[in-house]
Parts: sequence; structure tokens; C-alpha cells
Amino acid sequence: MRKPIIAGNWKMNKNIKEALEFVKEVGSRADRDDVEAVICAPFLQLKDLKEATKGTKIKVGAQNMHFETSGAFTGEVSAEMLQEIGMDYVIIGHSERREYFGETDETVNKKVLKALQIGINPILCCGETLEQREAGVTKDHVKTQILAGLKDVTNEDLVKVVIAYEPIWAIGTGKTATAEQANDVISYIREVVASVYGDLANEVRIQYGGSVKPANVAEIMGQSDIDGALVGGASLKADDYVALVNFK
Ligand SMILES: O=C[C@H](O)COP(=O)(O)O
Repeated sequence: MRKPIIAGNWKMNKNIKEALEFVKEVGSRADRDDVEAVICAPFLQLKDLKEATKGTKIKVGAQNMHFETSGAFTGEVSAEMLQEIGMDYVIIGHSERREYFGETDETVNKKVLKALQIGINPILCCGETLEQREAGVTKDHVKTQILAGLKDVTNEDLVKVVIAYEPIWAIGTGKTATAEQANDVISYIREVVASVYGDLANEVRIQYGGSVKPANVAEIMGQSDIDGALVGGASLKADDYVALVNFK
């Protein structure tokens, strides 16, 4: 049984004070045993968030990391540093990182392997642009991203990876992929994973991301292959976050 995972990606929003107020407001209202609730915040908020969420069921994650342990990489943060403050998850290869910060399938793969080595669960992102969808190459594109992202991941580690399918045209646009469109690509991603890992693919959780909100989360989560949501905008408001985690 795949435990649903609702992860908020705050992106570059909220200062420490706002992050702590959020946790106070959400408190024990997001405490389902049957759903994993995660908040992925900017680096500076993570240590305080981890402390503040003690005693709640909320897990905390980063939005990026470097694949090297240490060295001359100005402005970067290593997996070891994230591990030191108890991070549960790290988002890897979000489309905004790929687009604005030059991340490639190769660096994404190095980060996935490093996170697993250090014991932080990676949320591996993939997804197509509007042009790619219109050109009919969505599945080819996500297949390439997933096979490259998971390269050299062992069977044992595979189940620690969460995959997030986020069509770029649906991110922050209010345009959600229909639940069926999302499920179609996500089922295909599971087939791609199965082509390498066999039945283990049935244990991998695959999220949908792109304009998920309280009003559409139940329909999305009702699909056969969708195991969670990676939520940007709607995860910033405490009440919406609570509603997302408490989807029926
Ligand atoms: O990581 C989250 C996604 O980029 C979705 O963002 P959004 O919910 O604001 O569309």
C-alpha cells in the first residue's frame, strides 16, 4: 500500500517568523496517520521549522542541495548539512531549478544518488513544457527524465524516492492538468520505472503537481496511480494546507 504524500513547496516565500506562525496555525490539524504531510521550505527556515514541528506529524524538506559533500561551491548547501538538521526530504530537479539554474538530468541524478546515500528521501521532479505537450512528446520527455534521474539507484533505495510529475504549463498558472491527464502520465511513469525495477515500481509513490488546491485535491487523489501532490501556491496558506492534507 502506497501512503499518500502531500508536500508543500513554499519556493522562495515566507521568512522565519511567518514559517513559525504557519506551524503554530496548522499545529495538530494536519495529523493524519494515513497521509504523510511535508513542508519544503527555503534553507534558512529549515532548522527552526524542524524544531517547531516536533510533536506534530509534519515532516520537513529542502528544495535543493548540492551533490558534493563540501568544497568551493559558493552559495551551495550539501546533503550532509541538511542531514545535520534532520531533513526528511529534499526536492530534486524541480522545473524551476532546471529552467533558471541550469540543472540537467545528469546533475539531478547525482543529487538523487547523494541524497539517498546520506539518508534523505529525494522528491524527483519531472514534467513537460506546453510546447512538448502540444508536440505530443510528453511521455518521451518524462521517460528520459525519469530513466536519467534514477540511473544507478538500487532496488533497495528505489522505494525511498518519491517522483513528482509536474507539467510545467500547469505550475502556478491556475491551469491544472485534468485528473485523467495527470493519471495517464503518472501510470506511464510507473511503467517506465517497472521497465527497470519490475514489480517494485508498484511501491513507488508518484505525486502530481501543478495548481493543486483544496477544491481539486480530492479528484486528483482519487486517481488510480496518483499517490500525492506537490503543492506550491496553495501550500502557503495554513487553512489551505490543512485542507489539502485532510483531503477525503
Ligand atoms: O512544486 C510545486 C509546483 O511547482 C506547483 O506549484 P503550484 O501549486 O503553485 O502550481
